[in-house]
Amino acid sequence: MSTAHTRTPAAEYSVPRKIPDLSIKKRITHSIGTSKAHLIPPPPSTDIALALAADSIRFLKSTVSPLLRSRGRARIRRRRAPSSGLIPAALGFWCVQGVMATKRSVGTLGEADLKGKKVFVRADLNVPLDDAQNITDDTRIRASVPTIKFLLEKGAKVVLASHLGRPKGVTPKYSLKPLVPRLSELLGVNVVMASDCIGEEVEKLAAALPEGGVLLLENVRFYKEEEKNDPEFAKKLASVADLYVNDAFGTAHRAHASTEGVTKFLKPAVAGFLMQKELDYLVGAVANPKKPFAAIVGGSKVSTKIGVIESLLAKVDILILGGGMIYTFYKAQGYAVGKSLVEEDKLELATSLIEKAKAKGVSLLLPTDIVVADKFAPDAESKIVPATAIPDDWMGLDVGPDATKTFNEALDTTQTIIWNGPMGVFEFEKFAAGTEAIAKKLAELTTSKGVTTIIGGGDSVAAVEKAGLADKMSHISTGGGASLELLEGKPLPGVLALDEA
Ligand SMILES: Nc1ncnc2c1ncn2[C@@H]1O[C@H](COP(=O)(O)OP(=O)(O)O)[C@@H](O)[C@H]1O
Ligand SMILES: O=C(OP(=O)(O)O)[C@H](O)COP(=O)(O)O
Repeated sequence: MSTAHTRTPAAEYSVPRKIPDLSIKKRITHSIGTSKAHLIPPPPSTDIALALAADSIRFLKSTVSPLLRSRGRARIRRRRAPSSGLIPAALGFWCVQGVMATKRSVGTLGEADLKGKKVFVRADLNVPLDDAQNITDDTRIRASVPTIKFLLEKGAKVVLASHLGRPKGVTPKYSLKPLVPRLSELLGVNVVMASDCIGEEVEKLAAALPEGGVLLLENVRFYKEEEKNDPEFAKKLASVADLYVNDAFGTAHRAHASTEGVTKFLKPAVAGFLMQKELDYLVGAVANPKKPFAAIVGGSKVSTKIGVIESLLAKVDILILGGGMIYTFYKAQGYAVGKSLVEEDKLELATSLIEKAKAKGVSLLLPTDIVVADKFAPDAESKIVPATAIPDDWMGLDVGPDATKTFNEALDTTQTIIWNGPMGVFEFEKFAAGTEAIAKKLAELTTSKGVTTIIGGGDSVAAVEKAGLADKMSHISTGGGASLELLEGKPLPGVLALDEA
């Protein structure tokens, strides 16, 4: 940790001092990247962050609020920012910084607040599982431990909630049950599992919790009301607890019942240590990135992430696209994409993004060659083809070697890199090369050239862990979409809803 770093180092506040198991503490702080904080430019001091926040709030109070009240939204667009020359993106970012600087932390709660109290903790335990329900990367579970242990040591009873995957209704393969043994091991307590997240059984189990006990609720997304942020559902979730801690940074960009709705029913509602640590690092690192700044975006959540690209174009010098993201761009350019993943309703957006990148002088790099497969399976037939010649009935599952070479050359010129979304279906050995190559390149640039590298997202982190390179990166973030939205300057609803400090 740099001595020039004026704020409380994340590692100091994120790990309660009395944790007896130092090996766990070391793994967690290491895995979520604080050990490499010296590699980033020192983030603005708290004073500056607060000054920026105050500036933003003054601007909002003096300009936006009266306009909203008296003139309507259309007029706001025409109103210019005050003479400080704020541009919307910067204003957004400053507001985000302001919000982050003022939220209350779980660390402000003492034994008097917590002993004997039931605390509803929302974590992001959305970990990858294989077909046999084994956890293939436990980063998110390890990252949730400091907050839970802190609460248990203060005599609280923890009611732990999370989602897993994107189930439509009750779906056994998305049950949180497979997480119980690892959670119990890391926490050093026998975690009790409920078969639902609301209802009578949950009420009984919560009432029977001893001080220092943990009850894990079943996947909150088994109810469609969760994603709809239904107030009645939020009320039911909240009914078994006395106060709320949100430590789910990876889900903080979702305004769902368990991330946002419950804050209306539980007070205090505070940020957990992981949430704080992620915001602290990411806000600091991307507020003032060393240039050239590159973003690498891949993965399969195309509709979530394609929208972020427009904002990224205002911030980055190089934008590398890979994973399932690219086929929508190829199709938009008139190329055949076979059976590859395509978001038909984003074709126009893809075309306009290519135009905007050109207009802004951003290097938007799409792979020149692709590894295609005859089916979506580990033992599929595969071959390398030019991106412009994907055969019918084949699907693109990785970027090719020529693309990797071009990406590496571009990355060699950078000082800051943010990566979210694997380059291919890295879970299948045959289609892992593109992702592994990026992981290796980022590790090399971090260690040999001091480039700041930020890896975000459940699967991206799993890929970097699988390659054994996580501890070489500047920061491993538990949120992919969340870190991209933060970079956009969007306030995260899960953070906004929390109490002021
Ligand atoms: N070409 C592709 N076609 C389909 N899926 C892909 C492709 N490339 C990558 N993926 C998948 O994307 C998933 C990760 O996507 P995403 O959730 O967006 O990333 P993250 O969890 O890092 O945010 C991985 O499971 C990977 O197999
Ligand atoms: O895995 C997650 O996001 P990520 O893939 O962007 O890291 C979070 O758990 C949020 O999941 P969601 O994108 O289904 O809301």
